[in-house]
Amino acid sequence: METFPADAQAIASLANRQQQGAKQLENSEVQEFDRAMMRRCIELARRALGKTAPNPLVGSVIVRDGKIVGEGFHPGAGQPHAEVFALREAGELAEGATVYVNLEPCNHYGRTPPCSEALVKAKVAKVVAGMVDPNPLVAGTGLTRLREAGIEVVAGVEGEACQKLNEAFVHRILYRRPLGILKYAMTLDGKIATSSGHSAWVTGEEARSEVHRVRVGCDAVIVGGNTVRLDNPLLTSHQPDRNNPLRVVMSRTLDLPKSAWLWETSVAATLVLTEPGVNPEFQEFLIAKGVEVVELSPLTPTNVMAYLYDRSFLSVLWECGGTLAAKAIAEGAVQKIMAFIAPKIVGGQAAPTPVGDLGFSAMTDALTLERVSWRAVGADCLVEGYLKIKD
Ligand SMILES: Nc1nc(O)c(N)c(N[C@@H]2O[C@H](COP(=O)(O)O)[C@@H](O)[C@H]2O)n1
Ligand SMILES: [Zn+2]
Repeated sequence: METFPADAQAIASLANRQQQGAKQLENSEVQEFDRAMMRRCIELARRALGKTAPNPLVGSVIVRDGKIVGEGFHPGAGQPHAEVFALREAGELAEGATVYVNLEPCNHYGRTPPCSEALVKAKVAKVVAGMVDPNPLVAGTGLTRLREAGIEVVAGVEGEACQKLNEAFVHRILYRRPLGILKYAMTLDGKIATSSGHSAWVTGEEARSEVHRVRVGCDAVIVGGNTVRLDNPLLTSHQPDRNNPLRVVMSRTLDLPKSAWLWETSVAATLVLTEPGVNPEFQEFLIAKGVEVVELSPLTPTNVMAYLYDRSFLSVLWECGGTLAAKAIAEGAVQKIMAFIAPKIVGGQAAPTPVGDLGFSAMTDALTLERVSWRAVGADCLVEGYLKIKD
């Protein structure tokens, strides 16, 4: 079994003391141990980043007498849940053990049978969950079932980190749409390119690598035709063996170059969204290259997000230019902003900015982000925050 780097020392010493049984652990130590185990669940869950849609990211750890006896994570929809993998690894040692899991165990027959029943059958003594499952088919009933079977239940350990891990899953369940994330890179004077359209590169290597990591966790990345014409992007995660999002191009005209990295579908899949009957010849060219083409009427961010919801997606990354970004924001297709800011000034009246016209005239109209955070990424700064969700 793998050892865990993050909390290795703290866990080892607590587990040692627990095993020796010399002294009961203090309450605060138990809580610290529980938190460390939950962070391990999150670490395990992240191994399936970008691969679980429409299911959540879930990891599970089983501890008996202060020792980890089983671990598992959910690899993807249709496959067993994290708890089942952990129970399989623990075998008979699950009896009387504590099960840690970052999401409430399910209590329904979906693609797989209920984990609550598997835990009851395994005679575990305690379940520590990171958060309640917002899925109406579960919604607290998993925890209730366990309590009714005499299993001790604790919920909310590392709750904030667990909510953050599955923010896209929660959004999808609550709003019946994928979580829309708008990512852009701009200079300190708010430009995403020079007046001539040159943009390689606004930010440094570390920020660009961070974007690649963000792509691993997304099910789709969307650009408009202009980005394909100007930047010829690859839009992959650049990480072997990790998820590549579906690369989506929105184009009303299909006035796109025949030579573009996005048409090389052996690297990653590409979907071109257009309107009915547009440029059949170019559609045929794309299909011959292995690109999927779908006609939507009308081709709007709202319809695109509804379509991607129906395809079971959890999260969609908007990496488009300002005009499409403004439309996506105005239509409520964006909930989260990731703005990379480079300490550079490029100037230029005509230099493009990350968000086009939103029709606001007063500063009081401005959209104010909530839950804002920022951190340095190499020489650049990443500001993240959430837009208020329109009902
Ligand atoms: N606790 C827990 N662990 C997992 O590993 C999970 N995948 C889930 N998912 C919950 O169950 C629903 C999916 O069920 P099926 O995979 O179709 O059986 C999902 O919507 C979550 O509510 N939970
Ligand atoms: Zn389950």
